[in-house]
Amino acid sequence: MVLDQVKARGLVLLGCGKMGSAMLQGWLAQGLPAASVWVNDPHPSDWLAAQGVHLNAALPDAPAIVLIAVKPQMMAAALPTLAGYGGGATLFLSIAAGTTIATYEQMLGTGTPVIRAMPNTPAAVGRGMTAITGNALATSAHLELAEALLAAVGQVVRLEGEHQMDAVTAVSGSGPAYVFHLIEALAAAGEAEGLSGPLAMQLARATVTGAGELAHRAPESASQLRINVTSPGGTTAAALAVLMDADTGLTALLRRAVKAAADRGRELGK
Ligand SMILES: NC(=O)C1=CN([C@@H]2O[C@H](COP(=O)(O)OP(=O)(O)OC[C@H]3O[C@@H](n4cnc5c(N)ncnc54)[C@H](OP(=O)(O)O)[C@@H]3O)[C@@H](O)[C@H]2O)C=CC1
Ligand SMILES: O=C(O)[C@@H]1CCC=N1
Repeated sequence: MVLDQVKARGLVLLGCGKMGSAMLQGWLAQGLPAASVWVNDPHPSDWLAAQGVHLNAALPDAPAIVLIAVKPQMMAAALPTLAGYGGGATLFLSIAAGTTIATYEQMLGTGTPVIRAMPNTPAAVGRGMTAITGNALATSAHLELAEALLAAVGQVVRLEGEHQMDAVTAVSGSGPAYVFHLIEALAAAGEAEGLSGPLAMQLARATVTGAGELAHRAPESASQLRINVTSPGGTTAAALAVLMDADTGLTALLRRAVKAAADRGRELGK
């Protein structure tokens, strides 16, 4: 099994903040031994320190994977410490938004297999969505290894190429934040209609997570699930007339939000 390579040779995690921790939490829960994981992070969280991984310790000679999970702005400072792994034996798997494969090739050498991945934080509960794409040195065996690792914490899709990565980042990488904000906004609207804050938040959170689970499990399309809630002339139809307005509704708003995120990804890549 491909994951045996990771168990035997090790995984080095560069940066273990919110996203690195979310993925590590998922992998440890799926049975990746803590002894197979080396983490480099200047300020480890209490959670990380309690996991039993090798923390800011001497690194293995040739890990199967180096997972790059620092912020793009920290890349130039952080990556050179692991440049010795460049050249072929180790697969570099980056989850950083924006930073291009060409940048990694420049810093690690063109003989280095590099895969860019865009995961999201639901990986912490095994419900992540990750898209991957590799450079010319990334063989099908490398892609299978990355896919197997990432599939342990959710769904994985392979992209046609790196040109799709900023759009993916803007939809599924950043997307959980939009959904959490939907919970906040729905709760605030409930409060404005007279509910207490805690009750409004309980209703909003359960509604968004329940609807998400239904969308996950039900065979119907999202449109059909929406129609199932909407009685003709009823309350939902009144709300959807606002939300589905062509100029001021959610589609127009999300179009602007997703474009802003994708534009920022392109900027970070420069
Ligand atoms: N958060 C998310 O939902 C997603 C994030 N990503 C990508 O993941 C990456 C990390 O994001 P996120 O987890 O949110 O950010 P965080 O800031 O939470 O995590 C980055 C971690 O890297 C550490 N770090 C800083 N400098 C170094 C260094 N020189 N060597 C090792 N570690 C270092 C930071 O420590 P300190 O805080 O002390 O500086 C921090 O713990 C980004 O590139 C982002 O684009 C991708 C998909 C989703
Ligand atoms: O906000 C960011 O830049 C990162 C990338 C996707 C989610 N978080």
